[in-house]
Amino acid sequence: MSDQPMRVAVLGGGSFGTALASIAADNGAEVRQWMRDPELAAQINRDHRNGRYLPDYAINAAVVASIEMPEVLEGAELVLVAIPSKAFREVVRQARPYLHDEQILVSTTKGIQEEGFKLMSQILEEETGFEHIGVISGPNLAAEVADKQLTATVIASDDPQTRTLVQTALGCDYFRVYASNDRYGVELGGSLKNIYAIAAGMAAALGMGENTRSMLMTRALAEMSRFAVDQGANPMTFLGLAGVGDLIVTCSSALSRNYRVGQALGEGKTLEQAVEALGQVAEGVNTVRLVRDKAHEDSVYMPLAEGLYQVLFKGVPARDMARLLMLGEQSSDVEFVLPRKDVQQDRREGGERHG
Ligand SMILES: NC(=O)C1=CN([C@@H]2O[C@H](COP(=O)(O)OP(=O)(O)OC[C@H]3O[C@@H](n4cnc5c(N)ncnc54)[C@H](O)[C@@H]3O)[C@@H](O)[C@H]2O)C=CC1
Ligand SMILES: O=C(CO)COP(=O)(O)O
Repeated sequence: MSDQPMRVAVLGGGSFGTALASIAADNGAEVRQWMRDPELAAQINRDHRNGRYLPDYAINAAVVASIEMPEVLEGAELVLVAIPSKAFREVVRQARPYLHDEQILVSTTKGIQEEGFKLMSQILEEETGFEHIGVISGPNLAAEVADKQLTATVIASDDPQTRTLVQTALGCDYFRVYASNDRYGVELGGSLKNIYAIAAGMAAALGMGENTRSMLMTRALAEMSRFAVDQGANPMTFLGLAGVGDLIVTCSSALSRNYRVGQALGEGKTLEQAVEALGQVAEGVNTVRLVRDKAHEDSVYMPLAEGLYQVLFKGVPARDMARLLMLGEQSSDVEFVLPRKDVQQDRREGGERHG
């Protein structure tokens, strides 16, 4: 192994990109972080703070911020892309002339592209054709990571070199990096859970209790798994940090932006007001629409995604929707044990006996 420090590039000046840049620097890497705002870059270099996205936390002073893509990418062995899904492809295209195929490219973004229902690592693949591609996902609220709260994440890639390099670059005494070879499942889990975080925030604002939150999270997992199976993904991956782990944290914490959008909606704000008040990206808003449409297209039963879609985009009051969902067709708890269609059949036969 070379005794030169590893070179890491982070694309994105938001909260998660900043938190990851700081970890890599804590681990001794030479870290450059690209962002489009020159004032923010100057502030990070001068004060070692990201006043816009993570004002309360010190960033490792070795992180060098820049608005110059070539300077940031030069010599980087690992490139972390922490850009919201809407701008992800555009930024990868901007970076493309300065990337080369020995580099390891990793998305940290939990969102879906509307055209073709693409996940972000698929965009990395399409735009570069490289083989060292991965995804980081898990219960990783950026502010807690920046505060060095003990945290675990997953690096998912079918390429062992990618998994090992990311574990080396980011694993430390406050950030533990587990490996997965199911890139699609890990990435899908991270994107889907944002939907249910909005619902959980809404339920909390409406004064619903812990039983409700627990029901919501567990039924969310059932719904996510149903969707995963339909998409050809492995639902077992959702038992890990990037599935149930991330679902728990984002459905429980007002540090989650998706949860906060839900809270604002539950307090009676419109979607526009809720998103504007947040001032940051809540990927779940767009994901609800995309997943609901995909579920319709593929005939996947996703009552929570459908209900949330009706509340967000069709003006159905959240409390009315909750009541409607409670009165929906009686169903199976764990569908891998008792299939839903068997319960429907039992009920039809029971109905005939009692009818
Ligand atoms: N914040 C968190 O706790 C976590 C976020 N993530 C994911 O990471 C992704 C990035 O999130 P954050 O860093 O939190 O975002 P953020 O909302 O804090 O900041 C987004 C960053 O992207 C930049 N950006 C937006 N459009 C751009 C464009 N066209 N060109 C260049 N830069 C652009 C913004 O200027 C900003 O620096 C999201 O998809 C999110 O799901 C993942 C885990 C934790
Ligand atoms: O994904 C996250 C934590 O794991 C962050 O969630 P938000 O995007 O809702 O803030």
